Amino acid sequence: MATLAPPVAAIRVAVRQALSGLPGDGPVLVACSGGADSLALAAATAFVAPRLGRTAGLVTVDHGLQAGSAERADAVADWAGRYGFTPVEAVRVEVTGPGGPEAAARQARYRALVEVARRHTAAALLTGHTRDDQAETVLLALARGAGPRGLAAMPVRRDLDGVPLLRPLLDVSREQTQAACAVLGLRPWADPHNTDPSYARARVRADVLPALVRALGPAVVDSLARTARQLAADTLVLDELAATALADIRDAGDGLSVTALTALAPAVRSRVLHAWARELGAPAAALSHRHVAALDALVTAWRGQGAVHLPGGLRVVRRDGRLVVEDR
Ligand SMILES: Nc1ncnc2c1ncn2[C@@H]1O[C@H](COP(=O)(O)OP(=O)(O)OP(=O)(O)O)[C@@H](O)[C@H]1O
Repeated sequence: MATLAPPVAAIRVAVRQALSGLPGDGPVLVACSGGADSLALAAATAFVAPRLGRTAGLVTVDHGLQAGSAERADAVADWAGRYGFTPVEAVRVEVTGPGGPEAAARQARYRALVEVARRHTAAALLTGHTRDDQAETVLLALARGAGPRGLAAMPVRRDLDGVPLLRPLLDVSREQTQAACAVLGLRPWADPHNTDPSYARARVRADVLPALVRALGPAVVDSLARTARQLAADTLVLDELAATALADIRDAGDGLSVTALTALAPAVRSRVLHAWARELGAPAAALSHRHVAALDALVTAWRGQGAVHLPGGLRVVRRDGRLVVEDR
């Protein structure tokens, strides 16, 4: 038997680990742009899934943002059909909405991926995010002053509107995915967005991370990813403490008791206030640390100030020793 090139083997091992013990008997669906990361992921999934008694499907999204994007999607779908994936889908999405084209494209893409995954009752959706993507995400989070939740970056597994989203390659480097594609004779598509300096992530990828590697050595990429793992573990504990505290405080009547909130550690209290605002209907994307800080000031720096305005048209006031939502 031919010896497996190490990158190919490493990626297969990572995919096998992610898929082992996955509940449900639907297909696993690879989200594939045609780039090296998701192409290497797709090839490994096509190999591993049948050995675990599963079918591997593939979905590629055409954002319609670049000339030739439809042809790229068709080429990926053609390749997937020949490679034995089933089902195979190329989905065209309309990219509109707030937050700039990058955020709007991501939103439209995930909506489409979830829709396809549900339609095929997929056991999971797989993306090709690598350790380098994770390190870039940590640097971007640091640069915008994120807290532990932001620095925890991307989880290996999360729920995406009821569909399990898996990222099997978070411990695999981009160099390995590129090497695997070369060994397997796959020709990845080079996304022009990845080198477009108008995107912050592209600048981090092209300039910031390579500069850190030159200055501090190649281990820095793994170190940044390790920071994310450690903060993910800590964030989980803090979130659980906050969920318990919120449930206790909520049980004690309408709104939240200022006395009970004051007794909490600041790191737990800010999470309680964030979770409460979400429960009230404030959209997550619009809820910022400034809103949470303003709610916190109603608790800890009360000088008779007026209402705190939250996204979603909510007004929170402090009345009779409680934080309550004021009727509009
Ligand atoms: N157009 C797309 N269609 C389907 N899945 C996509 C598409 N774009 C991105 N993805 C999924 O999201 C992951 C992350 O994409 P992103 O463009 O942020 O990173 P990347 O490192 O350039 O990945 P790749 O090399 O696979 O393009 C991809 O690996 C892929 O699984």
